Amino acid sequence: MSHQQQQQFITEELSQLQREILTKNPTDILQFCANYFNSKLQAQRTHLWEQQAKANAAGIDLFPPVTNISLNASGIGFLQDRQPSFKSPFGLNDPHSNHDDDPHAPASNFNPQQSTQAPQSANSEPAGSLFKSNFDGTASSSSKIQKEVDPSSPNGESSSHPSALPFKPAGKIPIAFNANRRTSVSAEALNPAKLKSESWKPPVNNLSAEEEATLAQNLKNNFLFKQLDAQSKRTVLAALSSRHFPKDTVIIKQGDEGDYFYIIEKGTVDFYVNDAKVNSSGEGSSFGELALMYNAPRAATAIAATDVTCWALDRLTFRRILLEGTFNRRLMYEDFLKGVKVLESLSDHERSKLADALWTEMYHAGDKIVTEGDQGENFYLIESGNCDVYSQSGGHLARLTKGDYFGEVALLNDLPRQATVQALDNVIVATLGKSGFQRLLGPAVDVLKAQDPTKSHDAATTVN
Ligand SMILES: Nc1ncnc2c1ncn2[C@@H]1O[C@@H]2COP(=O)(O)O[C@H]2[C@H]1O
Ligand SMILES: Nc1ncnc2c1ncn2[C@@H]1O[C@@H]2COP(=O)(O)O[C@H]2[C@H]1O
Repeated sequence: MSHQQQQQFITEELSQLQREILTKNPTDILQFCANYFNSKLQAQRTHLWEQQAKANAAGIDLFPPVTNISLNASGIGFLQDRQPSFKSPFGLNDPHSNHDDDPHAPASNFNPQQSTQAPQSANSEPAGSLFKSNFDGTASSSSKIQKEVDPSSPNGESSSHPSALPFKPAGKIPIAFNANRRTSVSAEALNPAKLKSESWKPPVNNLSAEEEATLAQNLKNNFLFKQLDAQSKRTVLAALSSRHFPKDTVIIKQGDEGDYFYIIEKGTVDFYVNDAKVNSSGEGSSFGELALMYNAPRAATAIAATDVTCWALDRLTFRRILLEGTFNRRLMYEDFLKGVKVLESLSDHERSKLADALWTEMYHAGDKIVTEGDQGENFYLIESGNCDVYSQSGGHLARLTKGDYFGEVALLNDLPRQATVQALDNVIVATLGKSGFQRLLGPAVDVLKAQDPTKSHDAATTVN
C-alpha cells in the first residue's frame, strides 16, 4: 500500500467510524471503537480464511508457512523458526514476544497460516490492557464482548466450534491459549473491589537491605516493576522468594491452577503447549502471569532448559499489587485530579489522559523533592502530605499541601528551579514528566502561567 493509499484508507475508516458513533450514540465510546475495529478485523480475517480455504481446495498455497516443524527424539513436533506472537505484558524485551510480528502491519500482510496466532496481534497490548476490559465489571457484558470480538474464530464465534473453521492450520499452535482467554477477561479478574475483599497479608522474605537493593537493580527494567509506585515496589521486593530449578524441572504444568508468577534471574525456560515447544525465555523475563491474571488454568508447561534460578511472587500478592494497583491508580488519579483546582478547565477526557501519564513518588520528612538551581524535569501534584518552599534569596515562600502543585516554573520558562521544595512529613506526589506536562495539561497551562509565583507578590501563599 502506498503512503497515499494508506492515508486514504485511514481517512475512510475514521469517517466510517465517526458515522457509526453518531448513529449509535454509544455510552462508552472507547469500548465501542474497540469493538468496532475488532469486528472489522474479524470480517477481514474471515475473508482471508475463505480465500485461503478456496485456494487450498484448488491445491494452491496463498500464504506459504513460515514455521518449520521438526521432530525431536521422542517424535514430538517442535516449532522451529517461528515463535508464536504471544506478547507478555511483563518485560520490555520479553522473549515471549515475537518482535517480527508488527501489530501495526497492514492487514494485507496477515498470514492465515498463523491465523490462530494472528488475533494476538490485535490483542498485543498488555494482557491487563484496558482495551480488553469492558469497564463496567459485569460478567454479562464481559461475555457479550467476547462474543462480539472473539478472534479465535474467523467468524467471531466461540472456538468451541472448530468445525466452523474453513481449514485447520498446520503445526501445533496454542489454539487454546490464544486471544480467546484474553478477550474473556472476567469481571472478577479485574475488579479491584473483589480483590480488596480477599484477606491478604503479603509474605516477607527478610532480604537484607543490600540484597533487596541488588534485586531492585536487577528488576529495574522489568515492565512490571516500572509501572509500580514506590510502596508497591517495596511490597513486591519483600514478597519475592528465590527458587532454584535444576535443568529439566517442570516449573509449571499446563492445565494446573496458577500459584506463582516467576521472574527469571538466571537460566532459560522453555514453554510447551500441547507438547509442542512454543517459546523460550531467558534472564530478566517473566512468566506465569496469565493464570493469575485471568484465574484460568496454566496455558503452557514451563520447563527449565538449563539450571534456572527464579524469583517467585505468590498469586495473592501478584493480584493485589498488580491488578489492584494498575486499575485503582487510574481511578484514584481521576478522582484526585478532579479535586485539583488548577486542572478544573480540563475535560474528563483530558483528565483521564493525564491520569494515565502520572506516576507516584513518595518522600519522607526532610527530603528535598526539588532543589533550587537544578534543572527541572518534572511537575508535581501533592496527593498527600505537606511541603515547604524556600529559596536562598526569599527564605520561606510557601507551604503546600494536598491538591497543590509545584515544579511548573522551571518547565514553563525553561529556567532552573526557582526554589527548593522540601517534604515536611511523608509526602506522596503524582508526577508528570516534561513532555507530558507540555502535551497533557492543555488549557491548564494558561492558568499555571497566570499564577506564576515568581511573578506575583502574594501568589507564593496561594499557589493553588
Ligand atoms: N505461547 C505461549 N502460550 C501460553 N503461555 C505462554 C506461551 N509462552 C510463554 N508462556 C508462559 O507460560 C506460562 C504458563 O503459565 P501461565 O498460563 O500462568 O502463563 C504462561 C505464560 O507466561
Ligand atoms: N514564591 C515562589 N518562588 C518560586 N517558586 C515557588 C514559589 N512558591 C512556590 N514555588 C514553587 O517551587 C517550585 C520550585 O521549582 P520550580 O521553579 O520549577 O517551580 C516552583 C514553584 O512551583
